[in-house]
Amino acid sequence: MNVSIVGSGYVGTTVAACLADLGHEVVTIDIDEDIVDAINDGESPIHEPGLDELVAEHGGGRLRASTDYEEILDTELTMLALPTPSNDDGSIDLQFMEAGAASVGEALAGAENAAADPHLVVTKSTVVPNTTEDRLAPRIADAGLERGTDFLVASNPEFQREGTAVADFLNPDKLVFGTDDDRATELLHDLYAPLREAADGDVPVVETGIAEAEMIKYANNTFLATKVSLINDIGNICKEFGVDAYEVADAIGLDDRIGEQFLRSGVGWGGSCFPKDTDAIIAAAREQGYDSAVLSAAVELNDAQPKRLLALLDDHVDVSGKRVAVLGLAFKPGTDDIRNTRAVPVIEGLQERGADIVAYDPVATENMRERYPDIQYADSAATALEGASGAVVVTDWDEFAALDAEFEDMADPVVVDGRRIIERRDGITYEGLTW
Ligand SMILES: NC(=O)C1=CN([C@@H]2O[C@H](COP(=O)(O)OP(=O)(O)OC[C@H]3O[C@@H](n4cnc5c(N)ncnc54)[C@H](O)[C@@H]3O)[C@@H](O)[C@H]2O)C=CC1
Ligand SMILES: O=C(O)[C@H]1O[C@H](OP(=O)(O)OP(=O)(O)OC[C@H]2O[C@@H](n3ccc(=O)[nH]c3=O)[C@H](O)[C@@H]2O)[C@H](O)[C@@H](O)[C@@H]1O
Repeated sequence: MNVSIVGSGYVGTTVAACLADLGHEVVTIDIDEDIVDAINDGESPIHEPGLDELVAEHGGGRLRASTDYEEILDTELTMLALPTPSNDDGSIDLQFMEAGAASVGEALAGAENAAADPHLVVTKSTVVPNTTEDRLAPRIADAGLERGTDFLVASNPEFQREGTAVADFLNPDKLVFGTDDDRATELLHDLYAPLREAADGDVPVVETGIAEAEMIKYANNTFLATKVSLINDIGNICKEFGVDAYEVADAIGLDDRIGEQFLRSGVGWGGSCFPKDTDAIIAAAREQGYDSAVLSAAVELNDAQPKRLLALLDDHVDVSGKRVAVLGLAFKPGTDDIRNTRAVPVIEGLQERGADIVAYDPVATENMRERYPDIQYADSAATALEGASGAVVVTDWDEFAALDAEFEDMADPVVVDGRRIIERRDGITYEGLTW
């Protein structure tokens, strides 16, 4: 199939490279010329395991990039993988989606020979229920197009995680096709047929309505975010009793009804999606007159975890004027993404305390340096720890588990672990956030 993807960021590039690898001809359209050039040169514009290889193999070939929306005319289907950030009040900001939808409409309207089949425009981005229907289809139609004849719309939310995006896309737990038209459903089946054939096991397809598909994405993300907040809540209780929350989590995870995943308690959830999506659906529901008590509590608890981490550090050392190591800046291991990382409230809390911060991350340092140019950055965990009067662990990078003699070089070996990655040992004062 010939496929176009508007927006070549984390999702757009991963989906495009994987679809090209599965045999489709794919073009991504982005306003950022550096991204476009990188892809055409066979270089991945983002850090994501496995993506370099796919872009190197297909970039400039079955995978192309362009700044020109006219490219969609040679394709049967266009996915919108544009940002859906938050407004100041937490509600969803649809400006990028609406601009993209309008550009798609203009390009389709400019076609010299109207295509025999209507072009399918698929919402890949995470949007609140009814966005495709009420906000995007009308923007496409604004160019003088008729829905049903000139174009169709659908929702096909994405469930990949950063750090494992390629593997997740190629072996999803489910595919969700939200449509109101048989032809749209058929095109989505054609698109994913090679993936379902190549996947390790059966990939269930959920055929549903467009708004239901949009809501499934929010239900998925907020359920998982709330699960982590719940285990953090339980973990905080465990800590009060001197009980190891990880032993408790391992045991309850054996109950199939609970499941073993997303039970790692600690400094909380960050990233480009859990925080913004939770805020967006809370705001959207409130606009309809419903206040979600559980989701609001999940956010509140998440905001409190970095404060609890710093309070544990305060119990052992007054960090004012002292060197403090921050280990891990990315919102999770395997990515250089710092969007909504828990490192931000931790760094800001340490700054308020007057600490002399030295931070280290294996891949996210440059991103963080742009945001906080005034703190120090070490090129290894060992250098960050040298002479430090305290260390806080924010990201569970594997390499932190191997730290050992490095703690001996600390001025005051107090380690507060927000991710259960460092073993308790003699010679350091160790505090786990929930254990
Ligand atoms: N990051 C992730 O792992 C996941 C993200 N999502 C959702 O996917 C959507 C996209 O997220 P990301 O890929 O992380 O965003 P991103 O910010 O990494 O990428 C968006 C891209 O769109 C481009 N862009 C902006 N305006 C444009 C326009 N008018 N025309 C063409 N290109 C334009 C930007 O230059 C950027 O490259 C969001 O709704 C997000 O919630 C869903 C699942 C996973
Ligand atoms: O919509 C999205 O963008 C994506 O959001 C999450 O993926 P992602 O944010 O990449 O990463 P996760 O692995 O879900 O982790 C999110 C946060 O929760 C934290 N977390 C996760 C699991 C856990 O047990 N404990 C915990 O604190 C992580 O450290 C991280 O900060 C979802 O897992 C994906 O399914 C979804 O597609």
